[in-house]
Amino acid sequence: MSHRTAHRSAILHSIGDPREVGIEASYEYFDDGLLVVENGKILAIGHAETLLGQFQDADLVEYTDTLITSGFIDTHIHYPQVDIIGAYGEQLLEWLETYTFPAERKFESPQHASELAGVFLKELLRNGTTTALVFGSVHKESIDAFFTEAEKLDLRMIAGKVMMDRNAPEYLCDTPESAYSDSKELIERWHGKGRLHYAVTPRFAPTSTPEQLTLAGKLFHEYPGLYMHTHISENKQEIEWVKSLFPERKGYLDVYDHHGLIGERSVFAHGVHLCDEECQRLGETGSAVAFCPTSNLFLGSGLLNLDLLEERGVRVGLGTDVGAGTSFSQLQSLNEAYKVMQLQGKKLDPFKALYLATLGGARSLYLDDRIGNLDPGKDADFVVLDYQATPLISRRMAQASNLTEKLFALMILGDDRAVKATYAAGVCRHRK
Ligand SMILES: O=c1[nH]c(=O)c2nc[nH]c2[nH]1
Ligand SMILES: [Zn+2]
Repeated sequence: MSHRTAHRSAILHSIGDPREVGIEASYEYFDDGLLVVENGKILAIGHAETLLGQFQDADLVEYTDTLITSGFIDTHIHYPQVDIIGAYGEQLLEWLETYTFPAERKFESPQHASELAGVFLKELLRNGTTTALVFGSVHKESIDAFFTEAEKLDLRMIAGKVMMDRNAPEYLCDTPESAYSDSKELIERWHGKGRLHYAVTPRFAPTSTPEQLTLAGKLFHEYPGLYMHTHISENKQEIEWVKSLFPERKGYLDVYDHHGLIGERSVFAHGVHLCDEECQRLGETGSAVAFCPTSNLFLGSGLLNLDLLEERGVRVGLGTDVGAGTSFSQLQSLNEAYKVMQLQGKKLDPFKALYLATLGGARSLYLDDRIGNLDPGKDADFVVLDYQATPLISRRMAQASNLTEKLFALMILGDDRAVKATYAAGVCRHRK
């Protein structure tokens, strides 16, 4: 007989976008809930009172003063940048030259890549993140190391080797042909293996020649289910640079559009300075934007116009963008996202925030049939959050009179300390 586990706790998950269905219909909550897991998938979710009798054969795990929700989804992060998190003083282009490229150079060593892949995945899990869309370095070995570690943990992960053939130090440059053939080799080896997916990953328009972008676009359409992952319109100097490098194109997005790099499963990090027409184009093509608040504030890039993107039908997920981002914790991303909205005279409702960190991310990645909430049949990727994580959180919870207040306080005060346990495919991969 197959093995069943039942997790008893308060349970909350996102079931719709508050923008489309309203706040109340956007979530499901069980004050004393039960989550039943079998063979790495969710078998049932509901009130403990109703389900306990039905699943008497299951091993029961009981939590108190906790909230179970689905694993967080990080739609934009760089694994080679773990060691430069919190690097002082620069905005995007100088930050890349001063800190980022030297850090990525170290990934020419497979041992270093392997060590950092392990550290990185452990840090994601410590923070309750179970799926991420991940930049490697230019070295194909960086992605072999990453997927090797992710496979051991049976995680749903998406990653790709960086393509860059100009405007970067020579030691980090590939060529259009080698980028194409190395990426293809990685796709053949890893894409669709277990829960792993490949993303064609041109770094950003300035570091690829038109020849490289053409081959990236060709590759993107050669295999079903591939992703395209890049950066766009993060910084004003960067945007001017793109205009000067591609004077024949209408704007930044048009560079990618022209080379066949937009559409379903294309994810663009940042998008802080996109114009209305570009948002429209992203929306009509089914592309997604990764909202990276900690990074956008840390590098002084700007404030994302979330409403404009969503009004134009763009899918939006939440990204930490470590190492420009300052935390692996999606709770901390939401803390900063709330402030980004405040600075624009807008509010980020806690249930909308939960949506962005979970189901919204899954929709951005076209994986909402498998992850993003706790519906039966989906992967059993979930997190147990601790209402007593710190003395201050504990005090704040005692004052909170309803779920909305508790959820909001967790987002503002919580981080890795608030993650009591993280489960991937039903297996506990982190416990505090
Ligand atoms: O935040 C960022 N991090 C990067 O590594 C990068 N490369 C291009 N543009 C970028 N933005
Ligand atoms: Zn980035």
